[in-house]
Amino acid sequence: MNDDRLLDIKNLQIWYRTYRGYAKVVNGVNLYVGRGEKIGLVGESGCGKTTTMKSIMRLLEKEIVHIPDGGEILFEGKNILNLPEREMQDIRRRKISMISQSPMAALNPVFKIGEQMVDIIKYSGLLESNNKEDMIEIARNAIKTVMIPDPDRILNSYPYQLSGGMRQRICIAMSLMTPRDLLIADEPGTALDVTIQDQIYRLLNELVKDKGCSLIMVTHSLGVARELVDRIYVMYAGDIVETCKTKNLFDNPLHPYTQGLLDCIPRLTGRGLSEGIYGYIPDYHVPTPGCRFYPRCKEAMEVCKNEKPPVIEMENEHYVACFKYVTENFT
Ligand SMILES: Nc1ncnc2c1ncn2[C@@H]1O[C@H](COP(=O)(O)OP(=O)(O)OP(=O)(O)O)[C@@H](O)[C@H]1O
Repeated sequence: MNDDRLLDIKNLQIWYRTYRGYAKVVNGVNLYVGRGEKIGLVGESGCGKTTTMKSIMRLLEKEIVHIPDGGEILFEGKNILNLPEREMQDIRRRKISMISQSPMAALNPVFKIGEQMVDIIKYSGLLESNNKEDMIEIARNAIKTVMIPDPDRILNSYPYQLSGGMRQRICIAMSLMTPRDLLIADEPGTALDVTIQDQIYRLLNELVKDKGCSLIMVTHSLGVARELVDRIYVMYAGDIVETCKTKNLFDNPLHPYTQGLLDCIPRLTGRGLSEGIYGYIPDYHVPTPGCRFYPRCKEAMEVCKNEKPPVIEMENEHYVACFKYVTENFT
């Protein structure tokens, strides 16, 4: 194992069982996160980002999910896919936490915030004694770190009594209240308006830096990823199509899908709305044997239709999966 890699996903495939057969969503993903590193997973809606992240937490419903043999999710060198449930619970309690897109769905509506926070502290095993006052003090401090005034009122509130932005801050506080090695933030700004989104991203960035944990930021937006992460993975329809250091992606985007995504970032140059990327994510029940972006790609060639593109290192640690570069480099 590479010791710098806290998480190392290798050739992961995930299929959903549906009434139409298998939806073959995640298509052999390779992705790693170093200790203390911040990475971004970027791609449009439906490309499999949440599915991949839930598999790390082992939160996918067993009854409807099939993970073909050959894939691995190594966390500190152990394959999460094979761990006994007890060890997995320990990882969820102490090592990895996840902030979901919807804070309302993440919080239990029938318990006060204080009760939910105390529960997390209790089960994390952070304190030797189960002294409730000590736990409340930790919760109070966690609320202060996410910059919500009057923590005692918050502790005594039910989730419905808080605004969307406050609820998402509480979820962040909960996920970083006890020490963690890895935080997965799955589009934490989605349910919020843009000014609050911005505050949430800044806050997350500062907290992750403070605590020194690794971060996977899942987002639709390359703009958000640019501000927050060291490296970016671009995902399209269950495939990682390009990955490199953040700066390289903006200086030298290689995959036609990445170029299309970059083109979708609004600019203040008065050129109006971009054309976007023509077409839709494919039907995962009938996946093409070739490049999944082929039907939407302006530069597609005959070979793209039937063969999966190889992953090519174009510059230092800048990888792209596209036949365009095979032809350029090898003919
Ligand atoms: N429980 C499920 N049963 C069947 N299909 C599912 C299930 N959950 C997700 N999918 C399908 O898997 C695909 C990927 O969904 P996923 O939520 O992982 O994408 P995403 O990239 O996170 O999208 P978004 O950004 O909108 O959250 C979609 O086609 C979705 O319909």
